[in-house]
Parts: sequence; structure tokens; C-alpha cells
Amino acid sequence: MAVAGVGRRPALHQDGLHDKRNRKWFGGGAGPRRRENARGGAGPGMKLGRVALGLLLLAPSVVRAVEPISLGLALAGVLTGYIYPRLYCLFAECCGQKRSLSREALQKDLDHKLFGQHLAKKIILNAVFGFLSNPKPKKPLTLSLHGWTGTGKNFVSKIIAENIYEGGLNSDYVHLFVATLHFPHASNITLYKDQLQLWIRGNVSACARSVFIFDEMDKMHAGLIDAIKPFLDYYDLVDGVSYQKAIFIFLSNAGAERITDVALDFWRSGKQREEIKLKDIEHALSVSVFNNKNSGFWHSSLIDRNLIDYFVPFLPLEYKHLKMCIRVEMQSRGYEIDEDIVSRVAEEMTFFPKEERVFSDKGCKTVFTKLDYYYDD
Ligand SMILES: Nc1ncnc2c1ncn2[C@@H]1O[C@H](COP(=O)(O)OP(=O)(O)OP(=O)(O)O)[C@@H](O)[C@H]1O
Repeated sequence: MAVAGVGRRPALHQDGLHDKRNRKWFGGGAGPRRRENARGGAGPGMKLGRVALGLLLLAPSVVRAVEPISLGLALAGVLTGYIYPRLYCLFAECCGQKRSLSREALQKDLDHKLFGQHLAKKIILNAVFGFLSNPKPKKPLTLSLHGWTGTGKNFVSKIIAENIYEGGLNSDYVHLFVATLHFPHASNITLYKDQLQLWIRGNVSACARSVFIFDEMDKMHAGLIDAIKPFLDYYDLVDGVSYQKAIFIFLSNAGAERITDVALDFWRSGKQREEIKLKDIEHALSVSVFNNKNSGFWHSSLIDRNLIDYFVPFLPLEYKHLKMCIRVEMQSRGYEIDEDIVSRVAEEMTFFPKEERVFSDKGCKTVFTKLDYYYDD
């Protein structure tokens, strides 16, 4: 993943006004890197190719009139501008979708890897695949993932990224903003707003199918995220750029209490958590996020104007889910699954509410480090 301001950075497209503006990125040292050309996008090479192709298709009499050198040049144009980018994209990552993108692959990943999140699975599968299959979306896809720590929000973002781009989180077209890292100082909010707009504009200009992930939304200064409102709205173009194919994912712990209350009510009344429906949570979640000063969305116009497509609840994880996470980790380290160790690691975790001990305090986070204790050879 291109972590904004750290390591590989999102590209800043420089044209006109933006080229002359201050390009220093406050949140993380050096400024964003410029991408010269979006591979696979309709760059100048592709346009040249199309023009050349058009020339070749002209009436034979015209073609006959063209001397061999011009014809050769036109052919070269076709090769370099039209065929080469396509050949290139067979071997390297290009802006756009993964070649093998399929609903089945995304579903398989979610079914096999993500535990205890039936609502998130269903929403994400339908929302992401529906959006990617739509050749002309009216607005970018915006998903706001909410839930307790360690319940899989970052994990799902990774699965989404991997299903869109071969490089997953390491793709040049996937960008991560971390509130405490990139927007640490409340006094710089005006500057951050400018930077954020420039950065997103630059990357979407270079690749329409860019993915932006905003982690720690609950630590984002109120009002900052509203800077990107014009990009999330139903506009065909904003200053000549279309944002309609981009994907924005917001991650937050805000609203976790509300989600937990619903999950606990179901548990106490003896119902299966899988019986929880989106309608049991979604509205209350959006209202609570809107009214929460520490949500990053406090009185945000993104919610007010209905620009968030889905509020995705992540349910708190239970003992059985921790065991599933531990088994996966054992397998990935090449160990035989030892059910005795699985139970011992899971029992070391703390659970809430105090009396009933239903949900893991830290979700699946830290189970992996606890496992080290049993394999310290
Ligand atoms: N529901 C889940 N199913 C499978 N694995 C999970 C799940 N939740 C968490 N994990 C595992 O725990 C790790 C940490 O979870 P993750 O970073 O996704 O939590 P998070 O919800 O983003 O937490 P935070 O709110 O603290 O950022 C993941 O990389 C994954 O290995």
C-alpha cells in the first residue's frame, strides 16, 4: 500500500495550477511523488495510437496517396501507442482492474478468511463487485467500516485491494492515510485540507480506479474529511477530473459501542449473531457517528448529504472466532494445528462484559504474539 507521506507515496499529478502550488506534504516529510504517466490509462501514447488507427481506416484512396514513410510512421504509432500498452499490462500492474477479478474470487476470500462478520461480508461483496462491474458509476464508492479493535477492518481493506490490484496494498493505485500520522496537528487543518485535495486529485487524474483508505477516522480532526466532499458527490467532472471510478474506504472504531449493544442483545436473547440484519444497526450507526465528536464524521456533510454508500458494521469477535484466527496463524507458520495450544492462547485473552465474558477485548489482535510464547524454540 502506498502509505501517504511514508515510503512509497501517492503520485501528485502536476498540471496548471497544481504545479505551482506548495507541494510540501506536512503529514509525513517529503512531498508526494509525481507520476509521469498512468500506465494503461488513456495516456498520450494511447491517444496517438487511436489517431494512427483512425488514419489507417481511412478510404483506401487516401491510404494509397500516403507515401510509405508516413504509413510506416502511422504503423509505428499503432504499435507503440495501442498495442504496446496492452502487451505491457499483460506483464505489469496497470491502472484499472485486476485481470482475473471475479465475484467468486472475492466471495471465496471473504468466506475463507474473514470470521464472524456475516454483515460485512455480504455488504462488501455486493457493493464492491457491483461497483466494479458498472462501466459508468454516478459517484465513487464510499464504504465506512466501523467496529471494535481487531475485528477485521484493515484486514478486509487488504482483501478488497488484493481483489482489485495484483499488488494489493502495495499497489501504486492503493493509498493509505493514517489520521495520527498524516494529520497530527489540529492547527494545520487548512493546510491538510489543501494537501488532501491535491493528493487525491493528482492520483485520480493519473488513475481513475484509485483506492483511498483512511484509517483511524475517529482520530481525524472534525471537518477535515469534508474537504473531499466534492470528489464524493454526483458530479461527472470536478475541475476536469472524474472521480466516479475511485473507491474510498474509511476505517473507524466510532460506533463500536452501538454495534456491541446490538450484538449483546441478540446474544442475551439466545439468538444467533447471524440473525442480525443490517437494518438492525445501519441507521443507528450512521446517526451515532454523525453525532460523535470523536468520529471524524462529526456533523460531516458527507453523512448529511448521503455521500457514504454503506456503513459497514464489524461485530465484536467471540471466543470461537479467536480460535479460528489462531488456527490460521499456526497454519501460516507451518505448524500442525494443536487444539490444546489453540484453547490456551484463546483463554489468555480478555473478554467483556465482565460478568458474561462474551466478546474479545482486542478482537483477533495480539493472539499472534501470544502464540509466540508457545513456540519459542
Ligand atoms: N474477523 C476476522 N477474521 C479473520 N481474521 C481477523 C478478523 N479480525 C481480525 N483478524 C486478524 O487480526 C488482524 C488484526 O485485525 P485488523 O487490523 O483488521 O483489525 P481492525 O479492525 O482494523 O482493528 P483497529 O480498529 O484496531 O485498527 C488481522 O490482520 C487478521 O489477521
